[in-house]
Parts: sequence; structure tokens; C-alpha cells
Amino acid sequence: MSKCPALSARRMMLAAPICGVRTSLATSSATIRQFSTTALVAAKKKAAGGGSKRNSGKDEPKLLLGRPSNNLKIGVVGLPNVGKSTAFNCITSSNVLAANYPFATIDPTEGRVAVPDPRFDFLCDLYQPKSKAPAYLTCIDIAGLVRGAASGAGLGNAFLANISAVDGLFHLTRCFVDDDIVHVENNKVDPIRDLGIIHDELRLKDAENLTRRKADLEKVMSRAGQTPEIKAKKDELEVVKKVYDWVAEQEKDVRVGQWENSEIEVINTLQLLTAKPVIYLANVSEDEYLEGNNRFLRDVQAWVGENYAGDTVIPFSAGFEEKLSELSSDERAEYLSLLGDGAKSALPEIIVSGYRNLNLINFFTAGPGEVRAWTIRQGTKAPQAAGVIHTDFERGFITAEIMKLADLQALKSEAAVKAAGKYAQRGRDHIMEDGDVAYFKFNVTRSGGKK
Ligand SMILES: Nc1ncnc2c1ncn2[C@@H]1O[C@H](COP(=O)(O)OP(=O)(O)OP(=O)(O)O)[C@@H](O)[C@H]1O
Ligand SMILES: [Mg+2]
Repeated sequence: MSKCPALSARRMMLAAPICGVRTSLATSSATIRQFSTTALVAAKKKAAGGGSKRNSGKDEPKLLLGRPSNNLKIGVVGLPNVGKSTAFNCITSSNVLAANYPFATIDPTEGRVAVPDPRFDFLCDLYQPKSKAPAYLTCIDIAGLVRGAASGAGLGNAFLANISAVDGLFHLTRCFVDDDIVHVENNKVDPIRDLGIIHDELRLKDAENLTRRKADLEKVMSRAGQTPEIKAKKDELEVVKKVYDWVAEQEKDVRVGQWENSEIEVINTLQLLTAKPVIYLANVSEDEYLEGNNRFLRDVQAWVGENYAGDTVIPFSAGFEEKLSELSSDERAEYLSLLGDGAKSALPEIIVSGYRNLNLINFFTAGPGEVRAWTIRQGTKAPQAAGVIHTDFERGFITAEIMKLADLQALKSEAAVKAAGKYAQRGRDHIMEDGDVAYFKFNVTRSGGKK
């Protein structure tokens, strides 16, 4: 105990293994690394759309499923009492109620967390700015979902409405065994069954929404006349029927379908739950996390691989993360080093994966006054990126001066990048790339028009 004088009594209690490291923990470094990267497989080829055969038009950029916004949110979903709020608290440094009974959470809570990014750190080191503004991930803690929710069980529709308001999901599934923690499904831990329950409920809700939309459109179609509006509704109805067949008949999630751009445009108006990107968080016990050995994890990874190939599964322990969050950064470093050199928090990986999964990228503005990471969706063009800073920048857009971060890193200064001829002027059609360092030139008159 004397090795850790800085720990308060309460922290000492929470951090009990700190000073008496168990052999299994001390030898765990290699396995942790292996364990936590096993399922971080292949890039998300299918999520990007892959493209249907008919939509192979090389020139046409593939539309993304989801809202065209930079202010996207990710929600934590799963059965009740599986550790969602504990995880949310750790991710966002919040303090919502986490307790050992189902439905401790009822109303959603929003929190945000800075996204760790070595590129941002590099720019801050280089410019030593007066103010620093990193990118943030907004996360929402949502009430637990039970079997039958789509037809009103548990919090039913209220819960599902909360999911509909987010843009991506952390699907948290319980993989820890602890007889003291209630499990709503017969008190038995079975993550594959639980994953199935959540997916079924989301899909059933989508089927219900699609049925309603289909009926509305059919009603419009039954009216006489062939106006352009009716023609557009007819096309929409065809898409809705196709998506309905995929979700309700074939029992598949919208996000794993191959859709044409015209179909994605319709899908994006429907706020479908199974269209949202998902990251699976496997909540294991502290010991198993540190040992890199959980009896359910392989099955979870196989299930995800089979049903949602390419999706990410991140093993973590809400209990371990909670313990780390109680420590100061010095205490945490001491604790982790005592556990072995591979022991680490899974939160950075969870946060970065969540952010990337929303198809968000960053560009930076950098100078001695401020270094700031701006958030845009993949595929955003320079004027719209400028508009994220200020609407005037978009309205009066003239040009974007762009440095590649790699050039700045290699050449060490803006002046050297310019001298090497790598400081590029880009026009309205430039599609921003992740990591661009940008300076926008714009010009607007007082009346609002461009000079
Ligand atoms: N990895 C873990 N190991 C042991 N206990 C855990 C772990 N993760 C969470 N718990 C415990 O499970 C209980 C439920 O946690 P929490 O309140 O975060 O769940 P929840 O999913 O938000 O529940 P609800 O749906 O009711 O809001 C708490 O007592 C928490 O300490
Ligand atoms: Mg909760």
C-alpha cells in the first residue's frame, strides 16, 4: 500500500489491485493488445456503399446514409443494466446515475468528449497557440431496450424515438459474469441472444415505419392524375417497398444493403434505425479485460463478422474504466504501469472509432492565435467546409489555401512548405481531405452578395 501514497482512501478502495498486482494482470500486456485488436478488421467497405451494379457510374460520388450534418451524435444502446451509463460516464466524464437495476436511465443525457488526435497535438506544438479547440464527439446515454420494445414493452417507443435522434450507435453488450448484477433475460449472460434481441427490435421498428410510409404513399397514389408530384411519390413508393422487403421479409439491416444514390436519398428521409452505423462494445470484467481472455468474445466477434462483416468490436471493461476515471492522471499512470506495460484504457479507441464511424473527418485551421479542428463529413467541398467556420466564408468563398499535414510535419514550418511549392490554392470543387490545414480567402459585401 505504501507504494501509492497519493491515493485517497476512497480511491484506494476502488483501485484495490493497484498495489497488490495479481500475477495474471502483470503478465497480461501482450494478450491485451492482441485481444483488443482482433476484431478491428478491414475498412468499412460495405458501409461506404460498395455500390450496386447499376450505380457503377464512376463519376457519381456515392451518397452516404444518414443526415448531412457536421453535428452528429452517437448513442449508447443495449439491454437494461448492461453498463451503458457507466460507459457513458467514462467516455464523456459525466456523472449520470449508473445503478444495479434495470431502467436506471430513462431520459437521454448528452455529453461530449475531445477526440484524441496526434495531428492536433502536433499543430499545437508547432504553433504554440493562445487557444486550442480539438474536435468533439457528442455521445448520448439512452435507456435500455427490452424484448418487445418495438410493440411497446419496457420504455418501448420512447426509447426507440431516442435512438432515432442519434446518427450512430455504440451497441453495448454484456460479456461479464457477475451474479450480483441483474440480467433482465432470466439472469443469464448470453451476449449473442442479447445482440439478436436489440437488432430484432430495431428492425421491427423500421418495418413498422416503412409499413406506415408505404400506406401513406399508396393513399396518395390512389388519387387520380399524373402530376409530377404523383410521379415522384410513385418512385418513392418503389424504394420504400424495396427497403421494406429487405428489412421485414429478408430480416436485414438497411445499413448492409447495396443502395443506389436515388434510393439513399429516400432512405435518408425515413430516419431508419437500422441504417445507422454501429460499433459493438463488449463489456467484459476487469480481470478478463486485463488478461485478454473472455469466454464470450470470440462468439461475439464471429456473430458480428457473419452478420455485419467489417464492423468493429471493441472489448472494454466499464468497471475498469470507471476505476481509472476515479484516479488523477499521475495515479492512473502509476496504476497502469503496475499492471504491466500493455495495460491501457480502451476509451481512446472507442472515441476515435465512434467519430470515424459517423463518417466525420477533420480539417484544421492553425496559427499562433488558435489551433482548431473543424468537423466535416467525408466528401465536403471547400466552400461548404469554409461555411462550417462562418456562413460568410461560404457565401464569399474565393479560394482555399491548403497544406497537407504530412508536408508540414516533414518540412517543419509553414514557410518551408510554401518554399517547397506545396502550399496549394484550391477552388470551389476541391473536396476536403482528412487532415488538410486550410486558410480560406473570402469576400462579402455588406448587402450580402459577393464582391
Ligand atoms: N464490466 C463490468 N463489471 C462489473 N460490473 C459492471 C460492469 N459494467 C457495469 N457494471 C455494473 O452494472 C450495473 C449497471 O450499470 P449501468 O447503470 O451503467 O447500466 P445501464 O446499462 O446504464 O442500465 P440502465 O439500462 O438501467 O440504465 C452497475 O452496478 C455497474 O457498476
Ligand atoms: Mg443507464
